[in-house]
Amino acid sequence: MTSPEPARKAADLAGESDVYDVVVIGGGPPGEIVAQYAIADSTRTAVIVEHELLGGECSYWACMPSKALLRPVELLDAARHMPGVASLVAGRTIDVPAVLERRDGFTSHHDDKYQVQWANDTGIGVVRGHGRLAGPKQVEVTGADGATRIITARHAVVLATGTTASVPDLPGLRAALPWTSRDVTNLHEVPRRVAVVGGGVVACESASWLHGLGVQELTILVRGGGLLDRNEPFAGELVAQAFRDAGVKVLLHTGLDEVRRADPAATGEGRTHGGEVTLRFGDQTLVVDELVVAAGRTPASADLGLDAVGVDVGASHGFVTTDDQLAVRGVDGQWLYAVGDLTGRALLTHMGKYQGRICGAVIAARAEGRPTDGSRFTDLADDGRVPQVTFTDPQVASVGRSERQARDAGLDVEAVEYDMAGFAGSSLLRDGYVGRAKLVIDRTTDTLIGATFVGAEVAELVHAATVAVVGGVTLEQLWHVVPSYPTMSEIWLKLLEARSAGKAH
Ligand SMILES: Cc1cc2nc3c(=O)[nH]c(=O)nc-3n(C[C@H](O)[C@H](O)[C@H](O)COP(=O)(O)OP(=O)(O)OC[C@H]3O[C@@H](n4cnc5c(N)ncnc54)[C@H](O)[C@@H]3O)c2cc1C
Ligand SMILES: NC(=O)c1ccc[n+]([C@@H]2O[C@H](COP(=O)([O-])OP(=O)(O)OC[C@H]3O[C@@H](n4cnc5c(N)ncnc54)[C@H](O)[C@@H]3O)[C@@H](O)[C@H]2O)c1
Repeated sequence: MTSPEPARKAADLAGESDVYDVVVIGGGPPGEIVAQYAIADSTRTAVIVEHELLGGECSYWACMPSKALLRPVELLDAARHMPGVASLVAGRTIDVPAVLERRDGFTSHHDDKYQVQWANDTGIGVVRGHGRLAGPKQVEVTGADGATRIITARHAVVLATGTTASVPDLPGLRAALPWTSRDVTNLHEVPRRVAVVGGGVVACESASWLHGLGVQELTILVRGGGLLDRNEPFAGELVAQAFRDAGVKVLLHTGLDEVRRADPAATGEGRTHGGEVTLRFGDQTLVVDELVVAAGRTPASADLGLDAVGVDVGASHGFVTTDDQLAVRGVDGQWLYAVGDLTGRALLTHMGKYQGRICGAVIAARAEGRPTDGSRFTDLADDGRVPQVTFTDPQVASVGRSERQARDAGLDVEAVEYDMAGFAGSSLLRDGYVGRAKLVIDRTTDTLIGATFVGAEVAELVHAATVAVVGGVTLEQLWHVVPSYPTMSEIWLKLLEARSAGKAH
């Protein structure tokens, strides 16, 4: 893509115009990308309506701060497993203020001026306020002062409002003002005793940094039978074992019944929200200094004016469903689109940005009367080709379908597993390496349809697997994809050899 046309009016960039070619509600990464792609190489205008910070949850309360908190924890753990280095860090703990300061650098201290600068430099205007649909191609914006105005879209309105943390309606829970993902990513103090509710990605990642930053008594309460249960079962088992080895309690099949906090206090984001919290589950009680709720996400569709354009999201639990060109289902005229978490397709920044690229290209093509039948105009990856890395220790990196998902989809599959500790690349990385890998193979095409790697520093392995899954690479071809020695990629050869030796099931 070449540089966008710079000839937009100052009023467009300042968000003051009443008519734009494209209006995006919600300025997270997918919203930014869709605006960029929709106007690229043209004189079209776009505006993003954002009621909080341009850059969205990912930049300030999710991906960026969480990964900034996890990296030092991972580094210290790696040092502890390396003779000659371990003695240097023995008995030492993380420098929490330094880690939090670096984290705050990654969230730009919650100042979005560089994001706004990027938007303007890209030719995109920014309007501060709450956006909602007022009718076809009409967006009503309510500013912080309560004043409203209508912005009209010539071509398209894109909904990109994301999600917020869900806090289940359990007795006493909401009244206790528990921490959500916003607090735990932006913590300013490290409570001594913490309970984390949930067994998904946010729960596992946040438990990792809470433990690393010095929480002394940490308990994870999991309603289901395992951690990270959308992955291969061994992923959650290895992560749970690592937590237990580190002294973190992982309580499975443990649903929270009641929460009590005598003095909840709205002390601010990332500060302990009052005194002790008592949790009751079954016949047990647990007293902690703070409670983190990581129980999934609620789509931000409740106050979006969807009824004004006849969209009912009741059946999709509030998610706005789209076709594979990201046009909202049930709306005529090809003017309303949705991207990112709000669609419920895959709640991941990279997938939302991918949807943004496709949706922006579709809007641009339709605005110019070009056909939209090429593959660049269709979301193919969300259908069983989604990569994800969970940055726990061990990390979990996966793409495509798990064996269970593939079998449930009626595919004729075989699967092969191998111990990640069993070759030079991983054992050189750290002493006592623990991990496991698995390939899921479609027997009818002899192609890879899923891969999972669990272990330290496996994150970068998943892109090769993604290329193989998306490219339909056969297992026969993989024999000629030679991994360098001694690297983590040797796991590919080990898996192929295990399959040849008849160890697939
Ligand atoms: C703790 C945590 C860690 C995560 N880590 C990762 C990770 O490492 N990698 C990864 O890929 N994903 C990660 N995710 C998921 C990732 O944050 C989301 O997939 C991503 O933020 C989705 O982008 P979005 O733009 O769809 O939504 P959001 O980022 O939620 O952005 C939506 C934007 O819309 C605005 N908005 C909402 N309603 C309105 C309205 N009516 N009017 C105006 N503005 C509105 C909001 O203020 C917000 O800025 C993480 C999530 C969490 C909670
Ligand atoms: N590294 C990453 O890519 C990354 C990191 C964090 C979050 N994310 C994304 O953000 C999304 C949200 O993550 P999440 O962990 O909040 O959601 P999740 O859906 O992954 O996990 C939610 C957990 O909460 C539990 N739960 C739900 N309701 C409950 C209740 N009433 N009581 C007790 N437990 C309950 C569920 O059983 C599950 O274990 C995920 O889809 C994930 O993809 C990605």
